[in-house]
Amino acid sequence: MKAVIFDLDGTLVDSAPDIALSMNRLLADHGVPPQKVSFVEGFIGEGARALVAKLFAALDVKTNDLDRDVAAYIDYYRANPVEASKLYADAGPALQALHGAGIKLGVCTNKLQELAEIVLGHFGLLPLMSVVIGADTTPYTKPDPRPLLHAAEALGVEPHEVVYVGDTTIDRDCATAAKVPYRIVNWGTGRDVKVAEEARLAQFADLLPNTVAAD
Ligand SMILES: O=C(O)COP(=O)(O)O
Ligand SMILES: [Mg+2]
Repeated sequence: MKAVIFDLDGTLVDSAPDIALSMNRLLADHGVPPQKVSFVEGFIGEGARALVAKLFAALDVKTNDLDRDVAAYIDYYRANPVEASKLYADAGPALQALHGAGIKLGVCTNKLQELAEIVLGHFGLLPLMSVVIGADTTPYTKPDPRPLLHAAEALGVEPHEVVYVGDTTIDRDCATAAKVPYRIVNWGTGRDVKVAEEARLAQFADLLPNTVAAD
């Protein structure tokens, strides 16, 4: 394993509280009462447009301008991206250790690149990342394999030399299509994803070379 590429929301950062806050502001604009973080969390992972469209469908919110609603949601989120978000588990020390061990690190997320960089910067992880691929960095978004392949290429490694770490079936399907080995985190929405036991990740430290013989 020469590189680890991470998903962001639900994997490195528990961003659901801030995403729910922004979504609830948008719902308020439509006269809809606020929703619980745990409900909103289930719709995160396919990018802002899918989040708004799927939540509106689930709550039976009618809109005649989805583009405007997506833009409003992004504006709300941009205004408060890290009010209540938290790094998961041992992300800070483990990523520092991976970086120190010469493993290249990157992020491949369906969040807009600019917002991903703001969140990573807030938690001190941005300087560790050699590449950040967001929803708008390439013409494609996960589960299309191309954003992940683009990230590997930017790191100068072959797909099989990477481990992709994510929290949703979208991440699993993206990695499978890209022929990139993957791990699904054992927290947040990751717990609900069906994967083989060896593809589970209990803590980031398990990615460190001396603790992962198989890689
Ligand atoms: O913003 C989203 O919907 C998902 O972002 P992620 O790809 O980092 O999970
Ligand atoms: Mg995610």
